[in-house]
Amino acid sequence: MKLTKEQQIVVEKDEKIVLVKAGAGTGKTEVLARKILHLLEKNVNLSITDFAIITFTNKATDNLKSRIKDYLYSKWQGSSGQEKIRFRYELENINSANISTIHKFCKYILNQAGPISEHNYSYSSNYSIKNNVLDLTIKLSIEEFIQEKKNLNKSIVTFNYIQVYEFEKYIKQAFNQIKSKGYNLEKVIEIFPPVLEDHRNKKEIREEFNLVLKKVNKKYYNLKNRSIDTEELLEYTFQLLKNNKWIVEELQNSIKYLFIDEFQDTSMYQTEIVRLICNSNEKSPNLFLVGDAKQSIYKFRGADQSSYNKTANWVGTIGSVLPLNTNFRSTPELIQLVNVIFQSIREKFPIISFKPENLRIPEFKFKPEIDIKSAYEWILIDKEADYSEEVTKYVQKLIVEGENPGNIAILFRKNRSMLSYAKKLKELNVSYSLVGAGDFYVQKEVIDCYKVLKYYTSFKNEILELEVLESKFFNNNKDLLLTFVSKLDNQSAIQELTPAQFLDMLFSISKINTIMNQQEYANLLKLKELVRKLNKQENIGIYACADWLSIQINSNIEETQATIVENMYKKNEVELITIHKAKGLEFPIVILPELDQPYGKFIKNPSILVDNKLGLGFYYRAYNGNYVELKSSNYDSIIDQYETDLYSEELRVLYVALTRAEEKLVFFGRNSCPSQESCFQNWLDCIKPFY
Ligand SMILES: Nc1ncnc2c1ncn2[C@@H]1O[C@H](COP(=O)(O)OP(=O)(O)OP(=O)(O)O)[C@@H](O)[C@H]1O
Repeated sequence: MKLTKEQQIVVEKDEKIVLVKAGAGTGKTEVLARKILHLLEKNVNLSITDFAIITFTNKATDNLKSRIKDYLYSKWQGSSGQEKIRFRYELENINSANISTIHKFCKYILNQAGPISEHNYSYSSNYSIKNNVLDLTIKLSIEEFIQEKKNLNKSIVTFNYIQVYEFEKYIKQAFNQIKSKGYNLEKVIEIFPPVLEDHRNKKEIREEFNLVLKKVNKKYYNLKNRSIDTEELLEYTFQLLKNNKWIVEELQNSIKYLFIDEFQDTSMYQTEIVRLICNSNEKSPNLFLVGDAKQSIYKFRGADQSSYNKTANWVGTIGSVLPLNTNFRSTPELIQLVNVIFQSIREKFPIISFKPENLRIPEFKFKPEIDIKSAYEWILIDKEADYSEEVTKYVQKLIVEGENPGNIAILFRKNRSMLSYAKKLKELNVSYSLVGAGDFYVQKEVIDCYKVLKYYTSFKNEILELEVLESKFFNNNKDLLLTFVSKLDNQSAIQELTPAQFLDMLFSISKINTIMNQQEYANLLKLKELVRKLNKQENIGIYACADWLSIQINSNIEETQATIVENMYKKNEVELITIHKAKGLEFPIVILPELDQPYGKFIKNPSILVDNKLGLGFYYRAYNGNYVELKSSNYDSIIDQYETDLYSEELRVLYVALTRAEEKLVFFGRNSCPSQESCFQNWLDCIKPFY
């Protein structure tokens, strides 16, 4: 593929700090990959291992790795002598190259730093990541708070209005919001909330909330004891770099270029980490950022537009900000369609800050007449009809008509509904892959493992025995079950058998690898790996493992099935993926289902909101005989801002979804969708269904 002049300028720009600020499908990732190749070509002393390349998701990492691999491969093929040897090394190096998500990059930094004690944290390279410490801290803090009140013979006013579990939930929301935004908890508490509207117990409620929040803050770090959870990894890495110049210097010695894709979803801490490393002194690495503010869709996880804008300004003063304007991904009809949609939204909702400029059609694709109708299809289903049924039938029809399943992606706003589509596709015999959600824990082979664990760890009874016999492991062979049980009984200390060893014995005695298909067996190996990790972190035996697995199975925990090598390269599967995970990817046909779903339903009017200037706002709603509403007076002011942000964020989500398609968009909505509903179907109403 030949780069355009505009892209070539970006690739060849010889400047220490560069930001490529460009729209969807304009080749940001492409120029990033080409820049890497260009640098390697230009400088024989450089290796891919001198680079750190940060992407947003693991899937994007794989995607970028394979682009770079392809280029290195063709370079190797087309060269000879020393150069050929060099590119062969680079091809080998790519697997150990520092290409990863920001979280993995932070772990890399921590590992480089070695064991270190910092205020609030103590870190050693074998730290564990624990995710339930906050829940536990909140529970303990509330228990302590209740006990203290009891000792003083005082009642707790809050609990007259809301239940303890709701209170726990609100405390957690407040704590997470304050932390993820990097606010100072004591300061936020000071201004929170100024008054409670029309409420006689306002003072007590405020004090009780603050007291528990303070307790949580204090206890949290003590309890964590040598563990960092994923959310804090960035904050900690930032602190570490800020307080230890030598770590920054070591990084600067080992990294010559830092590349970051999808920089628009940067968080405050990520920006600060980058700025500490690339502090533009002589030794600091070159920095190459690509981003598109219109595709910033991770606000809920701390993505922060102001950090992105700040960085853009910073780059503007000491480096270069370069644009790319032409969209290479989509057909002219599709590009025009996306432009028409956003033009109409801009006119209809002038208050919304999201105003993407038009995408440009490449010259070589230019046509005098463009009919956008060929780029989309609307399918409006009846009020009672089932989306998963209608969408999967449509997919099947496309395939029967000759479409390759690998060209089709169904993009979801929420991953909750993905599983029902997967089930339907399975029934229709259409192969698919699920990304970012998964039905791992409801696979028969996983449930069968649970049955065997349960049978062995509880009092034996006939029903359990029958269940186990019917499992794939024993296939109604009672002798085999007896052999398994007696082998286990011969183990001198069953309690000491780790869950992974238990599963190993089960797999080997039942010779399950000869019976199961590749995917099923890969799932079993994945389960073994999961329980091994769990055992390492929490030292659980097989009894606790049985309980843990039962919770996973019964509480709809999402986990993707194991990836089998063949699957990784198979391109003939319909892809089921959330819009968020699809960022950076592209598919010929994109289906967007459930467009009438009001997106504000779950996120509108959240119970807790944090604003740096207005403090903590809350809105308790509970029913305990009477309907109770408690609202802090600052809540309405915070929510106004929040709503504008919410709409803009949702529009960016829609923008990402629409710009994933190369040839065609298929919209599924309902013919009964109320016109005042805030949903994608109504945002899209400028392009009418046609028949
Ligand atoms: N000069 C070019 N000529 C032809 N095709 C190109 C050119 N540049 C990029 N492309 C193709 O356009 C598509 C989009 O490129 P890429 O994924 O790099 O865009 P992006 O800006 O990162 O997109 P997004 O931000 O929407 O994820 C890819 O299929 C890429 O191969």
